[in-house]
Amino acid sequence: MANNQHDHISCPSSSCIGCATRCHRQQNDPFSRDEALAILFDQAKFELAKEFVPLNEALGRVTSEPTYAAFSVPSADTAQHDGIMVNWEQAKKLLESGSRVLAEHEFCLRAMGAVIEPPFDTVIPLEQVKHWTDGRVEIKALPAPGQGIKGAGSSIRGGERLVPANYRLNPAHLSILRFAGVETITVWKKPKAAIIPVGDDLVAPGRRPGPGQVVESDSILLAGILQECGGEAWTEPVAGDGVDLICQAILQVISRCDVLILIGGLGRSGARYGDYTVQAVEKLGRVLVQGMGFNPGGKAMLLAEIQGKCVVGIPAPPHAALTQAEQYLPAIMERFLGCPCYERPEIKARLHEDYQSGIRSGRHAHVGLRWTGEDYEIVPIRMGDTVDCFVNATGILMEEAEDRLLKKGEPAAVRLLCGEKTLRQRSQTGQDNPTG
Ligand SMILES: Nc1nc2c(c(=O)[nH]1)N[C@H]1C(S)=C(S)[C@@H](COP(=O)(O)OP(=O)(O)OC[C@H]3O[C@@H](n4cnc5c(N)ncnc54)[C@H](O)[C@@H]3O)O[C@H]1N2
Ligand code: MOO
Repeated sequence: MANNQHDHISCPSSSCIGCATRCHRQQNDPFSRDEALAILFDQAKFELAKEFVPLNEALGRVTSEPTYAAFSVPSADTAQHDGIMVNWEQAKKLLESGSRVLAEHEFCLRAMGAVIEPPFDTVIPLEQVKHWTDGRVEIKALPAPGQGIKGAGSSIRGGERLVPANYRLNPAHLSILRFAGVETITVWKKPKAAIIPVGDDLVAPGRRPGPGQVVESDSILLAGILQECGGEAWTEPVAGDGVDLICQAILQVISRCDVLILIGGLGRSGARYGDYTVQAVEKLGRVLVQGMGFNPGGKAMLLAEIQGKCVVGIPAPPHAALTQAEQYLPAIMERFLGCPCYERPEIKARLHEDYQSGIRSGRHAHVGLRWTGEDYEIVPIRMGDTVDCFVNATGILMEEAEDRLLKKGEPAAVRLLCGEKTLRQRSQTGQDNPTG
């Protein structure tokens, strides 16, 4: 659990806990991502209702309770393969008498899945049987008694647990559920995430921005990440710069969502420089932490609570939004849904050249990875709001240490943004190093 009893030095806000903006701890020793999240998880509500969904609509949903088989499969003893059913004792006697030939009434020919018919109790696979033209069969070998039979309930027992609680349903899960008679399943309702972009400088998608304006493009990124994690996300109209305007926008939606995402207006210089989001949040709820982790954007990141709802302030410059959203939004969705939602494996790769980590709190840098034939090499790319960062990057260099020079050839942790197939393909086409 994070230490939220840190020293407040001339902190003017009586409501805040982490108090990033102003207090000593956050100025000099920012909370790590995990400390910040621990405070949020402790202070906001992360509860979801349950709902029933038909299996056909359940892909990607997360189970809220274990599911049990409605019946046994198979429901009776059946043949495990195509072959002939025989009575083992009878067949054994025949072999002992020196014959290998069964008359038509001493066996029956059945396909895999056929119900075993007494007195037959063993199935000899087709491969061990020679058919005579007069209808009789010759058996090459006799298996052990009871062989070739799939016992009732041997695949699934009626009442057996199929999928546990807090599993994200994949196609294999859906198939076994259907196989065992489950057609409706109880899942967590999707966490509802409302997104409010903040800023007078934002123009609507599809329009060409004038000087000092940009197209509002962060919300489609955040909504996408939230949806990939199993949430339901939508974007509210842009809130103008002003405490009351932001408060109004928040109050419009806070009762309808589980998570509120605010984009921008988080600058540390506050209202004097046109940033009002923190003030608006303080007016309606509590700032829990601001300014944590690593850059880009760490200084501005905000975690708060309004009416018990989890509120996240994401820094607005697109590359900062990209980095911080990846760090915080999946973790929050995972907290709601109780299962991993967004898995990005980490590997060790070697640096292609010297690299300077971020000053003060480390940096998570988008990078390319090049396959050398033996291992992956980290290739720097153009950072910031660039095509390299948003399209060509295949990994994120997770450098937490402050102000450190990483030497060429040194191994470093990289979080992969794609799978091995994509990595190899891009290495071949050289797309991993578009600037080089
Ligand atoms: N004096 C200082 N100023 C700033 C500092 C600092 O340390 N000292 N840090 C800078 C950094 S770094 C960041 S990150 C930003 C965080 O600011 P905000 O989150 O408050 O971002 P805004 O001021 O609202 O907007 C910044 C910029 O981002 C673009 N933008 C805004 N909204 C969107 C959107 N929805 N979609 C796409 N792009 C968006 C827009 O170009 C804004 O100009 O603080 C810095 N300042
Ligand atoms: O956080 Mo800013 O976008 O560090 O560079």
